Amino acid sequence: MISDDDELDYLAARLVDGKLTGAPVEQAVDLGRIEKAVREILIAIGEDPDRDGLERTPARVARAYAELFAGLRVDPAEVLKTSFEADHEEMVLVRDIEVMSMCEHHLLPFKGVAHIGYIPGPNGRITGLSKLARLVEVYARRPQVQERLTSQIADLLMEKLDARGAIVVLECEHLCMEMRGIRKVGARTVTSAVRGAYQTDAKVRAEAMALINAR
Ligand SMILES: Nc1nc2c(ncn2[C@@H]2O[C@H](COP(=O)(O)OP(=O)(O)OP(=O)(O)O)[C@@H](O)[C@H]2O)c(=O)[nH]1
Ligand SMILES: [Zn+2]
Repeated sequence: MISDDDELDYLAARLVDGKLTGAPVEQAVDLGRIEKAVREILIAIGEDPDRDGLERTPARVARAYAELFAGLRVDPAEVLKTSFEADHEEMVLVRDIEVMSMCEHHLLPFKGVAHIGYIPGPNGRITGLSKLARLVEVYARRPQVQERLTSQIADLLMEKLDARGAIVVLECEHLCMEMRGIRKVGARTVTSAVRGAYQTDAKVRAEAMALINAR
């Protein structure tokens, strides 16, 4: 059994500069329980969990899940705590931020890119560019559906930065559609969340979409 809390703390710390506010690690991820469950799965599929190659697999999977779901232990608001006053009231847009998450229906990965834009409000704040990517990490490292991942990012930007608008577009491929079920390799799911000025002003939205699509 693994009880290496230090390593888990380290994983979570990588998400938000060591500022942890989520549930205590031992409550959030029960490594021993995952190990037992994975051993059961191996038996259920007709494997021998004690054979050489599989002996340490339950422990490996437990560690992997702890990392894949580390976002559950992190408060996303922490990511945007460091923000700056700025005169800039124009759009800020970061394109092609890597997204890797786990679909909550099958616990299979989906991956792709996120494009995130916002417009600081008159009394609003700007944030460090890297924080947009960290926000993706925190929300993606949880059991997710792409739609919720998209809107959670947009909502938090509006709330914490007092933004005049936020736009989030995700383009992802879901392994649950590729490896199993319908088996359509390469189908990309595009989701968007528009808030504030991006919702009310077609010109602002068009400008963002042009920036997102410019290659
Ligand atoms: N809306 C949404 N659906 C998703 C996402 N990830 C996976 N899915 C879908 O979730 C659905 C679950 O459907 P169910 O019919 O309950 O499960 P299933 O029998 O495994 O579905 P199939 O994949 O069609 O075989 C599937 O259509 C998946 O393609 C996501 O991020 N957003
Ligand atoms: Zn799925």
